[in-house]
Amino acid sequence: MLKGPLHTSKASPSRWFNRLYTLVYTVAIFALLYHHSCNLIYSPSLTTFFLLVADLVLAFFWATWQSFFFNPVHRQVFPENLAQVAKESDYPGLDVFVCTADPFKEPPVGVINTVLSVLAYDYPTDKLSVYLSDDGGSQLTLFAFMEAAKFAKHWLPYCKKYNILDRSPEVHFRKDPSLFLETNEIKAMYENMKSTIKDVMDKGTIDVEQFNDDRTIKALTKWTSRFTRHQHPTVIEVLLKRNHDKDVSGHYMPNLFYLAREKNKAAPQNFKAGAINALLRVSATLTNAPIFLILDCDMYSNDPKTPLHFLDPTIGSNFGFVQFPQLFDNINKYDTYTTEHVLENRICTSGMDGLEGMSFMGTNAFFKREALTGKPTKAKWKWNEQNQSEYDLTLAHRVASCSFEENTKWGSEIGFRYGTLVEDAYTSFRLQCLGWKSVACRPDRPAFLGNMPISLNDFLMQTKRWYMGLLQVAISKFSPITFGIRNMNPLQALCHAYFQFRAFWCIPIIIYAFLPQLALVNSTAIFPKVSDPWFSLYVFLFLGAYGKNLVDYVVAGSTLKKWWSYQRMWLILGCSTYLFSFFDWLVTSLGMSTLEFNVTSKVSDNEQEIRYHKGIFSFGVESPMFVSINVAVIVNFFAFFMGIGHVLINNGRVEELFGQLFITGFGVVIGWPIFEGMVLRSDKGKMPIKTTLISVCVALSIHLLFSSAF
Ligand SMILES: O=c1ccn([C@@H]2O[C@H](COP(=O)(O)OP(=O)(O)O[C@H]3O[C@H](CO)[C@@H](O)[C@H](O)[C@H]3O)[C@@H](O)[C@H]2O)c(=O)[nH]1
Ligand SMILES: [Mn+2]
Repeated sequence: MLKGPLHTSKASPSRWFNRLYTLVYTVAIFALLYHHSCNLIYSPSLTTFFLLVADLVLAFFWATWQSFFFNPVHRQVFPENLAQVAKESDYPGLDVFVCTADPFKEPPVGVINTVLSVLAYDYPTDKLSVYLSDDGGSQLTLFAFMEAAKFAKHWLPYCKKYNILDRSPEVHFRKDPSLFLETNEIKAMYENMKSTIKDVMDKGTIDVEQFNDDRTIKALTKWTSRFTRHQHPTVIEVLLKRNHDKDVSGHYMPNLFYLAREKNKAAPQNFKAGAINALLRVSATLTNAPIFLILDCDMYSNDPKTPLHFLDPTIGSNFGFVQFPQLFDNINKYDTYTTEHVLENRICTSGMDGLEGMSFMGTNAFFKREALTGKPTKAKWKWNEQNQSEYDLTLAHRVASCSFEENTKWGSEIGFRYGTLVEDAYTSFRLQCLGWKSVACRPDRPAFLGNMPISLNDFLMQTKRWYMGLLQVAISKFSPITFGIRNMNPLQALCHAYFQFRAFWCIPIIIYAFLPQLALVNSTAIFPKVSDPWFSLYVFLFLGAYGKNLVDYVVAGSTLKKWWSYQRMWLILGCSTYLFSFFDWLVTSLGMSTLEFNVTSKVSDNEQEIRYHKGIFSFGVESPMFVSINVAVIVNFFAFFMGIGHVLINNGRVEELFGQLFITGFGVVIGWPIFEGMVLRSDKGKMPIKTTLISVCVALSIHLLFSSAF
């Protein structure tokens, strides 16, 4: 008999306030659209047309955003009550999939920390297997993991003996310099492993002759002269075998497998989705656990008891996965680039959880294997798990080959779905359309922590990939507003639409970043006068939107400083990422470019870190995305001073031009760090001179071009 529940979920009382707000604001939006339509009919011009288009797109995003507020839920989990319903021996098998793709962008020591943190889970070792997928097909990564497997034999018993919470060694040694009797000894081993790996990384190759054990030599000599990153046979290595390999205290270790799936230039690789599907099949031949966890190599487990959060045997049979939030331990107090994703992690999560379920965020989620391989059926904890002592790797090699997926449903109806750069959001969307449900779980102690880029360019490149990938889904036969609305809760489909169409945000942002400014330079008024009643509608809409957003930010537990960064980055992304992801989508759809997954770099230099922690932007490299941001900033600065000039010379016009002066002034304040980067800074992270000069030329041309337009 259950004494306490395993989990509870409560609808948030704030939903009533939100529904009322939505109602009032909707009326105001319709009034504005009516105002624009009248203007377009009675005084048609390109300006009135663009203002209508901008506000229509904003209204679309506002409407889809409201679906997150319809029924947010607060969920709590009580794993301490699990012992009342299940013994450890009843726990299901758990396969953990960690992906890496490039040893130079994703240094193996970081990946080792990810893997060790889950290998050391407080979970029966005979039920736990960790699989590393190496899409970089790198001998260096395999070598690093051979070293890691040796270190794990010391690390696991140490963690368990002292019940250590931080099971990523890097984090543990950073926080607790010398806590226990063995700490210094284990730390020395860790440092030693790091320096062995660093030596090999610096050299870039491995001299196989230096080894004398057959197993290592056999594994490493698979890298022949014909073996390249894009063309190589499958490599599978059993680095640790459960019920066979023991740690230094004599306890059995979990499984640790290395997999580099076959690569062939002629066969599509499908990026991470392809890697996970290969892992799904390989693991099915070896361990076939009913539950698997996906973890990116830039995350680590922050709580060894996390798997227990998934184990509610009473949960519905159509329950597909549980998503833990993506939280990061390297965010500064300003959240300069808004990499913390406060709203996505709080508002969107509880909002979608209260509808039909969370989106998958690419990492930190436990899935039921069945969700990827079949339709919702009766829940079963017991699965046809494989628990053999000898692994037959022949079948595993066969299912990891390039040709295996030919003429199968992998990528279309089975496994992670192909055809987009955001396999995560897309696959969970398709699963939800099939009837699978999911929940968001947010324990007080974060289950996982990770790293986000700390240079603007890295973040822009990353988000460009996301929004391009999302657009691929938005404009496809599986679009949430056509297919989604028919196959899932329509509000849930709107939540997906909010994300998937996000590239279109560039339309209103670019219109508002240029149109009022260029009109102001030419002294043309485009908004109602201050004394006009329509002006108060603008004031209400502006304050209502920004004010509500601020409330949401604060309710999500964030700060005013971070909210301000969010406002800045929203506009910066509008002039860069959103626009460029749209172009990327266009050229790829027209067949002029092939799809590419640009792996985010997980390496940063010291100076960059110092700048980031002071809240200073890092530009540093040349990028066309910087040009478009700079141009918007230059246009706003120039227009603001021209506007002030017009008002001073011609006093009476301040009423007419106030709206434009305000928006342009807002642009100046928001754009200040960019202006600083272009003009006032001399450090290595400043805007490259060439980028600034190109931007000035483009801004000048725009001014010349539009000087006669008004
Ligand atoms: O061909 C590839 C490309 C990437 N990866 C792995 O995928 C993960 C995510 O790549 P990363 O460069 O870190 O991308 P992010 O933008 O940080 O990732 C977010 O966005 C991706 C979709 O664009 C999702 O796959 C991720 O889970 C999500 O965290 C990493 O572990 C990579 O090693 C592969 O295994 N194979
Ligand atoms: Mn990442």
